[in-house]
Amino acid sequence: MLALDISGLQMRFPGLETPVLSISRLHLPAGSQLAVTGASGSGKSTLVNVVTGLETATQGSASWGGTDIAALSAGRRDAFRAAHIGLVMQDFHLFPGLSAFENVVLPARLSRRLTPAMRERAHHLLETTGIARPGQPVETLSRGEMQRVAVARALLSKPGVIVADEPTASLDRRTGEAISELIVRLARQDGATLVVVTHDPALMERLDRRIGLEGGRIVADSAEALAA
Ligand SMILES: Nc1ncnc2c1ncn2[C@@H]1O[C@H](COP(=O)(O)OP(=O)(O)OP(=O)(O)O)[C@@H](O)[C@H]1O
Repeated sequence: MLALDISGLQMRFPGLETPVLSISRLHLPAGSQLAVTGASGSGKSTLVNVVTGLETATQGSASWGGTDIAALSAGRRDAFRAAHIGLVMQDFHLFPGLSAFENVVLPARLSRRLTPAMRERAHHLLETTGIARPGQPVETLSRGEMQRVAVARALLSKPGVIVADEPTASLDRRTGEAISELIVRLARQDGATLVVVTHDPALMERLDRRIGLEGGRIVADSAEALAA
């Protein structure tokens, strides 16, 4: 588990007068859970991309356990992400031509970390997420099933950090609740720090803290509301 520390973070794009993300300070203790909410275009995905090192901020730092992910070389950044961050992105990034199971174990296989225990955990995660046919080619799955495969893949190596961008967006209420329960339970069980972008009130309810973004800034923070 790793704490997140954001300091003086800004993300600007050419041609835009104001930054799309501007967070002066945010501390998330190791093992805690954060929901990020906000209207479309408020900067939620940009925040996810910056804290996972998929995009480099124009200014400031985002550190996990003292490692500023933006300050790492591209190779080290990818290695850091692979070792510590389980990611569920909006567009899943699954590999067509491979089965659901093969997709779940692919990152571990590529980094030569795949063990028999992990293969067993992959089967268990797919079963728990409700994927009845793990051998099914991933491109033939429904969007909601793909989302569940992406969640199973993110959780496979018990990462110290789990970052999920709208992990229940394609799911009906019941499946969404089951997936929310699974992500939060496994994060707690494995002591992972959890950051979830979501509009889903049932998922928000399960998390320790909520921040709201507007125009790239934090305009609401349940931790501050509690402290006030
Ligand atoms: N590469 C880019 N170039 C220019 N503007 C960008 C770029 N990426 C994001 N933006 C802008 O930054 C703002 C924040 O986008 P972001 O995707 O973070 O919002 P969001 O809150 O995740 O929205 P949604 O809920 O619709 O996914 C938007 O106005 C978007 O148009």
